[in-house]
Parts: sequence; structure tokens; C-alpha cells
Amino acid sequence: MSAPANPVSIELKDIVQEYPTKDGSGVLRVVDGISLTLSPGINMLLGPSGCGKSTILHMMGGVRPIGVATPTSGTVLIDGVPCTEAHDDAVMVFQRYANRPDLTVEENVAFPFRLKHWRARIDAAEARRRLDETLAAVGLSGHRKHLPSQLSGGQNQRVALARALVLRPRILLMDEPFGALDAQTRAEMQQLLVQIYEQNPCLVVFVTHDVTEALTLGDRVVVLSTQPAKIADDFAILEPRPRSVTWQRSTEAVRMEERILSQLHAASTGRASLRVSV
Ligand SMILES: Nc1ncnc2c1ncn2[C@@H]1O[C@H](COP(=O)(O)OP(=O)(O)OP(=O)(O)O)[C@@H](O)[C@H]1O
Repeated sequence: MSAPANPVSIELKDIVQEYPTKDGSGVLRVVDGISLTLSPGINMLLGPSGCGKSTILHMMGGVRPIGVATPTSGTVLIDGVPCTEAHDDAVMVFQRYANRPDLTVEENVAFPFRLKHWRARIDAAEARRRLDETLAAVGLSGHRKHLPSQLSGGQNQRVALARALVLRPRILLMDEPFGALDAQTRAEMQQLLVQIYEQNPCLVVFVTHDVTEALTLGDRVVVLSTQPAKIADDFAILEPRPRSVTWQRSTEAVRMEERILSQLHAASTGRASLRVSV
């Protein structure tokens, strides 16, 4: 793996998150005292459904839900500095790719450069250069003028990924980005992410329900318990990527898979919603 071009760190210090309950009668504790330091690499965040993964991921980029104070207590530090609002260096990619249906592929990818904040940071020539490079990197150069409705699900997710990558983020926060894709397209997107990461290493946090995806992509796997989320396990995977089928069937990989599954099952008392790809 190449050395990270842009050293960056995210530190969560004793994070607690509570939300008001739907009937307004009390609070729901979703995150219960999480402390975690992340550095560049592909960091997988795995946990049962509803345990608070998206809440934690948003917090890592300083994104606050409207009307809710986050975190309820504790501190998020980016590069050692407390982060209390959406951070310029963090970009998110979601499962619902949110491409504008009325804009072409190139217009969707270049969309962030319409925003005043990015226009001030990146001049038009540089924006055009990055657009060309990014479209080539995600294999969409031949589809620049197409509308999202003319693309497959995988191609639409490439557009969403390109819109994040065009900003050359130091922090890439991915919320089950490939969860809605069929198995083959998901495998292609995983391969693409690895290629892109190797060209431009940054700090990736990747939320998934899929144990195989965690073992295919992760430098590090953080497993959360059921709600309220605590850290149930946290380990490194040293096997270089791309990880061969032979490695995935090796004793080492099978042990890791069993380790994750047993943590999740123990933590969730059978309520976990998990997937092992075949
Ligand atoms: N803004 C909010 N207000 C109130 N409750 C919320 C809010 N955001 C999330 N929650 C609740 O917090 C809990 C955790 O939600 P979150 O989306 O973080 O979990 P998750 O692990 O990402 O879920 P999933 O695996 O289903 O995507 C859920 O019970 C959810 O209903």
C-alpha cells in the first residue's frame, strides 16, 4: 500500500449520543461512550441494524441532524482540533446516490464546484482538470453527457463516488455505499474503490452490514454492539489488497469472519441483520 499523501486523524473521545424518543417522553441512548482514533486507511465500521453507525459516521464529518445536539457529550477531534460543524475535508457517499436527474454525468460530478465555498478554493481550469481525471478514474469518460436515467445502478453509484473524489477529500465517509447493488456490481465497485484509494490514500470510514465486504476492503475493522453502541471488537487486517479468493478462504480470513460474527451475535442477542456474501 502506498504511504498516505495527506496524514489526517479523527478522534472520538467518550462520545455519547441520545435522541428524543418519538413520543417525546424521554431519550433514547444510541451511542454509549465510544472512544476511537482513526488514521488513513480503509476503516470498516460494522454493527447490527440501528446500532448507531450512521450517527457516528455523520459525527466524524461534523454533520449535525437538524434540531438535535450531537454529540450529547464527548468530543470529536479532526487533526486534534474539536470539530463542531461540517468539516471542509470530509465528504460523504451514501447508498442512495442522490444524483440530480436533470443534470448530465459531468454536471453531477462537477456540482460541488458550483458552490461558493469550492469555487473560492479551486479555479475553473483546475476544476476541469479534476473532472476529466475523476471521470476517467471511475470509468465514466464515455458517459459524460448521459443523464442518470440512462445509467445502471452501478454507473449511478460511480457518479456519486466521482462527485466525492473530485474534491480530493482527506476524509471519505461512506454509508453502505454499495448496499443496494447486485453482487457482481458490488464486487466491481469494491475493486474500483481499492484502485482509487491506492492512487490517493486518505482516511476512509466505510459502514457496512456485510462481513465479507469488511474483510475484502478493510485495513481495520471496528465492530459495534447493538444499541446503545459500544466497541465490541477492533482489529487490523494486514493482508495486502486486492485480496484473493485463496486468502478469503484461508484459515486466517475464516477466523476473522467467525470472530466478527460471534461478536455481533453475542452483542445483538440474535437481533443482528448481517450478511456474508457468497
Ligand atoms: N435525528 C434523529 N432523531 C431521533 N432519533 C434518531 C435520529 N437519527 C437516528 N435516530 C435513531 O437512532 C438510532 C440509530 O440510528 P442510525 O441510523 O445511526 O443507526 P444505523 O446503525 O446506521 O442503522 P442502519 O443499520 O439501519 O442503517 C435509530 O434507532 C434511529 O431511529
